Amino acid sequence: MPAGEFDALLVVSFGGPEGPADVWPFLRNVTAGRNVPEARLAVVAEQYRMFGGRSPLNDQNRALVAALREQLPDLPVYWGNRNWAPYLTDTVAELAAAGVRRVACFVTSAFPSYSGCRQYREDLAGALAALPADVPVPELVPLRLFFDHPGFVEPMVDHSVAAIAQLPEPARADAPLLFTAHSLPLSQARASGPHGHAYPRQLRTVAELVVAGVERRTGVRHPFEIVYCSRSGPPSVPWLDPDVGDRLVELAGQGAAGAVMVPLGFVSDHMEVIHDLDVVATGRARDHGLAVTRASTVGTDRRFVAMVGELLAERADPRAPQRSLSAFGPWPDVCPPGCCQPASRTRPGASAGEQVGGRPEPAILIGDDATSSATPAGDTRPLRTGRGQGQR
Ligand SMILES: CC1=C(CCC(=O)O)c2cc3nc(cc4[nH]c(cc5[nH]c(cc1n2)c(C)c5CCC(=O)O)c(CCC(=O)O)c4C)C(CCC(=O)O)=C3C
Ligand SMILES: [Fe+2]
Repeated sequence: MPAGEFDALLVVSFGGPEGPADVWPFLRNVTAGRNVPEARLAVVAEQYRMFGGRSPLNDQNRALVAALREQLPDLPVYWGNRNWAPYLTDTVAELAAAGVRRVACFVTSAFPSYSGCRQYREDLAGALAALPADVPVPELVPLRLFFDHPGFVEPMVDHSVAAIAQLPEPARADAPLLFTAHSLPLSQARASGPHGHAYPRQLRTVAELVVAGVERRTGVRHPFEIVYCSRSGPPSVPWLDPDVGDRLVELAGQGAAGAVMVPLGFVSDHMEVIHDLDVVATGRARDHGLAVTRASTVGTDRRFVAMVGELLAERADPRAPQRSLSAFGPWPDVCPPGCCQPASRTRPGASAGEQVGGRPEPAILIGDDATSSATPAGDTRPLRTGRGQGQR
């Protein structure tokens, strides 16, 4: 296998419960070691119960995997989650046992944050560290974040145009577009990206791209704003706001006739979308006489599926073009030092030369301090710092 090529693709996602008995164990997995009040978990458990205890997320990932297998017929496509079966540790063990050596990892999260980026890289590092000692350690190569890739932005333009068209005629032309994303504790939002604040800034930048795309299609430049959903954590901890529902109620109070929610921060219509937006926020808007529609997420749009193939090809071949629509430019392949590292999440254990299971923790995954854990003690050079690196 020539340097740079991949012999498998791994889809890395969040995971969701698939039946009532899964809900509590899933919630415990998600919030292990986190400051989420028990009362909040009970509310969320009840939300899952409303939907039969089953999140649509895993089926949506199965559909994505199926579409990727069609897109990339020569490449085995694996799938693993952080919080529910198939767990990343099991999938990585499976692909390692199958002799896979170099794996491109596609994380189903577009924007940088601890939860959406760095934590997945830590999960991958953990999965490698958990491999039995007699199994060859595969190289796991996360593909870059895709927030400003046309394969993500263009379907969101189409879906926004469609959602605007679903509003009653008189509400359409000046309807604000409310771009929604998962709220984060302010500490996480501040620490996102290499210089901080990347999460809210990139949401705004990509929202501008979508608004401009909608204008090209319809001739109307809609007002827009960034709003957040699915806040958790104790009330004493500040999170990104405004909340989408609060904002819809305010808009109604200001006499708006309609609004459109565009869930930019998610790539499939999972629980946070079909519950937090479609049930809660939509219900509150309607109670206040505001017409509201919601754009679909990218799901398995063919451009989004093709994008994964592009990200893989560009990572395998440093001469391949890297498409990106924003002034941020293509996100780096390897996260810069400190990227998405909130102070509260520093793992003192992941320092240079750390031994896990009797051998050096394999890495490349995070690109900075945790990466250096794979290098000999005292040598803090990242194993792989840029594009097109050779093999381990
Ligand atoms: C940035 C981000 C994404 C987007 C990036 C990505 O996709 O990764 C995301 C996705 C998701 N979040 C999900 C579900 C949950 N998230 C929770 C809790 C939290 N999320 C956070 C952030 C994010 N979450 C944070 C900072 C917390 C607080 C606890 C902590 O610091 O970690 C909780 C606990 C209960 C609650 O408090 O809500 C649940 C149940 C599901 C599955 C939906 C389904 O089942 O269909 C998905 C895709
Ligand atoms: Fe979440």
